[in-house]
Amino acid sequence: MELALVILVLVVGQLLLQMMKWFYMTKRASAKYKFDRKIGQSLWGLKKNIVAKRGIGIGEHSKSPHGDVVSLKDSSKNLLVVEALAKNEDIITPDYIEVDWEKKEDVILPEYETSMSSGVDLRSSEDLVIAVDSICLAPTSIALEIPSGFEAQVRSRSGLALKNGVVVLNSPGTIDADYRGEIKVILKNLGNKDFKILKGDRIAQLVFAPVVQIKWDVVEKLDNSERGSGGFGSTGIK
Ligand SMILES: O=c1ccn([C@H]2C[C@H](O)[C@@H](COP(=O)(O)OP(=O)(O)OP(=O)(O)O)O2)c(=O)[nH]1
Repeated sequence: MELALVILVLVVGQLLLQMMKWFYMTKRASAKYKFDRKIGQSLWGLKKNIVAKRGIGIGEHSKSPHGDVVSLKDSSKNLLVVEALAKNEDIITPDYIEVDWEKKEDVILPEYETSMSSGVDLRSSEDLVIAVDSICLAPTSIALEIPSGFEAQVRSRSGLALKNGVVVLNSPGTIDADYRGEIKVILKNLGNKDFKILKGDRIAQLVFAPVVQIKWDVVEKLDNSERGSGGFGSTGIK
């Protein structure tokens, strides 16, 4: 009888504790909890920036001694992230997405230069010269399989732009998730000297980002807004 009473007290105590936890969860924590349930895997207590902290690179998570890194390669999971973004929910940003890279002899896998870099640097796979005022298509010998729900953006490197006037002409260039061809960089020399590129030089950067596709909703009239049709400097400079 006494034992039953002790067990009952313990069970009720545990129940109360859980309820208190629920009650005091922050908005972010409860979003995190909801997300855990959606993907059917617990992210609770996992540190952010797992990749940077463990010093493992993209696509190398199998090397993680913890084995608890969440893979968002499964497109249904990626869609959940995108869905949550579209609904403006407070979601946990995945620490990384897995991107398949077709291995090629002699090609260096683009890496993040620092632990919090936004982009990986793309290297030219050929020696090239871009004459003043001309455009060139630089090959990288890199082909990727980006998970659905994401894209990659080819952007200029600020150093090349500032010191040499060499920019990515279509920045940000769009690499679609279903593109399997070689990533190429459209460079323009806006400087006043011909620009020499050697094979292996870092010529641009690739930033991965979530994308949301739309569905058109045809209406008679758009809702009014504070801005209305004002744009192109309508709010002035000062
Ligand atoms: O700077 C870039 C831009 C694009 N691409 C590749 C990947 C991308 O998925 C594909 C198509 O790009 P985009 O849609 O910008 O080109 P488009 O001119 O609209 O061509 P397409 O008719 O093939 O879509 O070309 C690059 O390699 N580098």
